[in-house]
Amino acid sequence: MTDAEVRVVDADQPRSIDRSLVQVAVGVLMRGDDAFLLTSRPEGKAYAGFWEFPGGKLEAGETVEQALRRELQEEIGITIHDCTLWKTERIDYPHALVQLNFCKVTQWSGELQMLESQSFAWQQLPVAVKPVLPGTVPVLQWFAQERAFVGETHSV
Ligand SMILES: Nc1nc2c([nH]c(=O)n2[C@H]2C[C@H](O)[C@@H](COP(=O)(O)OP(=O)(O)OP(=O)(O)O)O2)c(=O)[nH]1
Repeated sequence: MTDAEVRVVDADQPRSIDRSLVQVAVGVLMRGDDAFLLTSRPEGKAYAGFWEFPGGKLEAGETVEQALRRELQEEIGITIHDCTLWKTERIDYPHALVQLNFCKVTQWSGELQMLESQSFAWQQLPVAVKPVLPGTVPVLQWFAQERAFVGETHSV
């Protein structure tokens, strides 16, 4: 899928009136052992209880990196030290039309704290937690592709 394409989720559900594109900064925190951090969506949000990568919507004037730094401080109490844009994806949800800007993060400081009463889980493939948010599922496929490719080059 290219950036311009939009994936429609829950097409049978009514749509919110505002269909302007909402930019979202999403943090793919990677540990040295290749585990990645998933958190559950808090009560009161659309798709509450679904698993996702931590992050949130950009505020006016923010870059993706600035928004991600703020969101991860607010949600999980850490300060990120790097942020590499990895992939983008557009999803048409019933509640909003979003552009997800997935950034890999390998360095941060502070201990994880779930400041919005979420749950968290360090995961490897295949993930053990479910359900995973529809917009987040492709990331697991990108991981699988990336790791299969690394496996190939290592075996040559
Ligand atoms: N953080 C995050 N959001 C995701 C992922 N996958 C995915 O489709 N989304 C969508 C769900 C939401 O429509 C949007 C994020 O918005 P949000 O409502 O969670 O963001 P926020 O924390 O700024 O929310 P708010 O309380 O300020 O309204 O992106 C993901 O892996 N992580």
